[in-house]
Amino acid sequence: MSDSIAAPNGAVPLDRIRYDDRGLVPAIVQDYLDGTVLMLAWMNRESLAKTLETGDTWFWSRSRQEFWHKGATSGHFQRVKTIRYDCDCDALLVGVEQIGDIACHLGERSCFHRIDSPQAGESPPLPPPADTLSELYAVVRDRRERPAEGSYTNKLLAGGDNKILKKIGEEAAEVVMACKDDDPDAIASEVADIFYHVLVAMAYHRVELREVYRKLQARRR
Ligand SMILES: N=c1c2ncn([C@@H]3O[C@H](COP(=O)(O)OP(=O)(O)OP(=O)(O)O)[C@@H](O)[C@H]3O)c2ncn1[C@@H]1O[C@H](COP(=O)(O)O)[C@@H](O)[C@H]1O
Repeated sequence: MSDSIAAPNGAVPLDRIRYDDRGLVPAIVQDYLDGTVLMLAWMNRESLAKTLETGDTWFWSRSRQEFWHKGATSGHFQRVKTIRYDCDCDALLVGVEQIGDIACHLGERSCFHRIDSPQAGESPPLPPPADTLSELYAVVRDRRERPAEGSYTNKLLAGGDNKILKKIGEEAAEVVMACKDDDPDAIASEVADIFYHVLVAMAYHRVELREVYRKLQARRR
């Protein structure tokens, strides 16, 4: 459970945060659109205050013992969208918009490497985003770029709009029927089908899923 750090009356509960004996609190930085975990860094009370004041991320560098304004040297700033603290107030979750689409320590979109794969230790250029839909979209886009033997996605893409849109129509009707039947499991299954087919249509027309997320975020009230 986490709470937003900016209280409704504008008062910021900086003193509610539990800093450790070095005066630091860990801040996990996430892409605000798809939840990709970008980095873990540390803030102290002052850097958190600067972050809240400026809307950019400010950390405390443990190695240099000084403030670290993310992006100040590279131009790849992180614009803060939300800051949350967890229920025991000793960790921060910072949702950011990446300026320049590069935001981690080393200049990748996200610098987390898998340790559970044969390529462990190697640097994947674009680690999969955190949410299932984004991950699936990455696979669909990859099929478009590098067609795979026996791929259903490639069959759809090869058929173009005629094939893809026909499937979307069919799947939409199946969602309707599942809802009419009030069958939660069937609804989930049919919605999964339509999500997938819509992603194929988007890949075919080269629309980024992040742009859909951006529209949804812009409508948040
Ligand atoms: N999520 C899906 C997914 N959801 C649904 N489908 C396919 O969509 C079709 C659903 O349509 P229907 O229920 O009408 O079944 P159908 O009658 O066989 O369909 P038709 O081929 O006759 O049109 C089925 O063939 C499903 O297998 C999917 N196919 C693929 N994926 C994902 O896409 C990724 C890439 O798949 P490939 O391109 O096949 O490698 C996979 O790893 C999956 O994660």
